[in-house]
Amino acid sequence: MSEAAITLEGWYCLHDFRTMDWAAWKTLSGDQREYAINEFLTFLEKWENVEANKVGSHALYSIMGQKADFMMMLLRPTMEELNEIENAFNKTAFAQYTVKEYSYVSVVELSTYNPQNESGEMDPMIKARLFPELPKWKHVCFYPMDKRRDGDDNWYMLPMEERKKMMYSHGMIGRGYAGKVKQIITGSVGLDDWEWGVTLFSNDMLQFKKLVYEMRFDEVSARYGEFGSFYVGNILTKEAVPAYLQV
Ligand code: VOV
Repeated sequence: MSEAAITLEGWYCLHDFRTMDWAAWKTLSGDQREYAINEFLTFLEKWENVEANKVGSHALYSIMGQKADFMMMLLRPTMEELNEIENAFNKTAFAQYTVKEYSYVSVVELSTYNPQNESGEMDPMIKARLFPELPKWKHVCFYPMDKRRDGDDNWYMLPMEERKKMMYSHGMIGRGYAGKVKQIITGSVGLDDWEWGVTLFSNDMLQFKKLVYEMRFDEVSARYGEFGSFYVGNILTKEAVPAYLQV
């Protein structure tokens, strides 16, 4: 049997993708729309307080194309908190005018094939990566992925040493994008339909294309990567929400 890699887990994560039901939204009176918008803004304010107190983080992005209109990404210490937020949001008047398109449940994960800190204790850098404040960068790119388990190409049957080498090469490519792309890897084995959620942030949309393309040639992605649907979008700040919802 090959040896499982040790993983470190941080905050739980919910990616919630919604489409606006614009036709229904347009039937509301101006006052009703204002009420619903304020309800949503109150949620965002609450989330900002949580983030300021460093007990969670969130990101709101407007999504391109027909897969969804916006994505809320939430990080919290427990699954119960995420569930509470989800339920509370679904009960708002605003949520009545959204359609649930897709969601993803996972937990922030660090694999330790090539530990950067040999001492094994939780240094501040590791803590910051397990409990991250999500960047407020201009663009987001989310997709779920698996490592292949198919005949001779079975990641889970490879000896630890081989996986370690491949993950080192992966990390080196990623490091070439330092400052340009920030990645949050969330693990979802046993939690959702794919094994990982990949969430990338950048101020330059093209960097997603360049990074993902470069990684396609790297063995761990070329041979073992299987990918779900890609969702890309632009940051939607709290201040921009009223204009976004203007009809
Ligand atoms: C900014 C880009 C960037 C950087 C710096 C980066 C670095 C790193 C490091 C250092 C490590 C840990 C390796 C180890 O030695 O432990 C990882 C781990 C991981 N990654 Fe990554 N990754 C990036 C980016 C990045 C991308 C774009 C993808 C998607 C792959 C693609 O082809 O589309 C990805 C996936 C993953 C996954 C699924 C894991 C966990 C794999 C497992 O089996 O556990 N990742 N990643």
